[in-house]
Amino acid sequence: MPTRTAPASPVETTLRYRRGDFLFATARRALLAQGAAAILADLDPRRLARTVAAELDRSGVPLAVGALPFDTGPDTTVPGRLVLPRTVHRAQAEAETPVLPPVEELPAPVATRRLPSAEGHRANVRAAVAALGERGLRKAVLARALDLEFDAPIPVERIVRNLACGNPRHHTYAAELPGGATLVGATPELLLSRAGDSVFTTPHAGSMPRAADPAADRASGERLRSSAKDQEEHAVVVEYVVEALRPFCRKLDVPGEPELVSTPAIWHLRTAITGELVDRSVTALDLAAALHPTPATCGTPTAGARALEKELEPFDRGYYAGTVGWVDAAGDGEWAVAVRCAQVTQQSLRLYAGGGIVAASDPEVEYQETVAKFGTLLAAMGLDDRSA
Ligand SMILES: C=C(O[C@@H]1C=C(C(=O)O)C=C[C@H]1O)C(=O)O
Repeated sequence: MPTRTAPASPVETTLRYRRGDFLFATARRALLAQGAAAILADLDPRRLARTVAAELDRSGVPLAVGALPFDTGPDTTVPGRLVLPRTVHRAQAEAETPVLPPVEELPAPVATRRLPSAEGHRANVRAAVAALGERGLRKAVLARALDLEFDAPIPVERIVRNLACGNPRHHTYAAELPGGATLVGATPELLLSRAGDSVFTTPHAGSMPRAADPAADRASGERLRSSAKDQEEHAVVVEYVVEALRPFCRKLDVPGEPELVSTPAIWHLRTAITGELVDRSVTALDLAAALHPTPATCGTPTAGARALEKELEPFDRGYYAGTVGWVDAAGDGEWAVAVRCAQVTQQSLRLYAGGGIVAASDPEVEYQETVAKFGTLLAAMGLDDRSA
């Protein structure tokens, strides 16, 4: 099967997305995969990575695309799912191509439900702060869900287009999930990429909502940069990522301080880490399976933080806070952290948003952070944050 380097631009490639396809796109680079020559699913992501590498080798299909769920622990019931597609379109642009305006005709939900309620989330934050000390955890990540019901089929293509229009520098993604749901989102965070022996990762942790007023917005970013609580929340993630990558890399370049970055909805602290791979037989998916879940979405230590989240969150995370991306036959690939997303079924959709909890976390501030994070998806659906 040929990989077509289509003459289309990344934006045009993104616009070709139809429900059922796989999309992984910024305004500069897009990958659209259609059809399925094979679907590989496994509860164990490391074994799945080996199966995928063997299938790519055997079949001559150039790459595989898909998603790993949040919970890849020993008791998980949610499999990683990779597809060897029938057709792949890839597009690149030297400069950001002009971004199309978003589409405006989107249906309004007929019912909305928060899981848990706003007060329930604040109570969860208080419970998590207490549990951190009692259980010897440095950080947990607490999420909440927002269920929206519609009285007609959800136009996933329009939501994806709006996500791409609104977040041109970040990865807009769409992936089919077992059981027929679709995962859609736009994330700033790269779990990791591998190109030859270069490894790159951009852990994000530490967040502050954007503000409409420019001066208030800058002040919000500066508050984040100088917040000891957020610097600690971020440092925990960087330490973990460095330890997880060290066995695979002969050189790691880790900036001493995080940088302040933003999405249209939120400010973040981010550290861009580069490494040089020792063994090129270790694929991007092997590395993703080894890194995931980082403390950015799970907390640390991993097993204790995950257990606490399962106790407190009244829903299964599914593929939210998992990872989505592609790996090719040479082992190169890109895997993004599946946040700022929703799982879409025919007429209902579940959005997710969470945030890191450390000893100094404040329940109201944490709640507001999740409101801001829901903003990415809500904006793409033409809804304002009052629904959140
Ligand atoms: C968990 C989410 O985001 C993660 C948590 C962050 C934080 O706690 O500051 C920042 C970026 C993401 O790694 C989410 O968006 O739902």
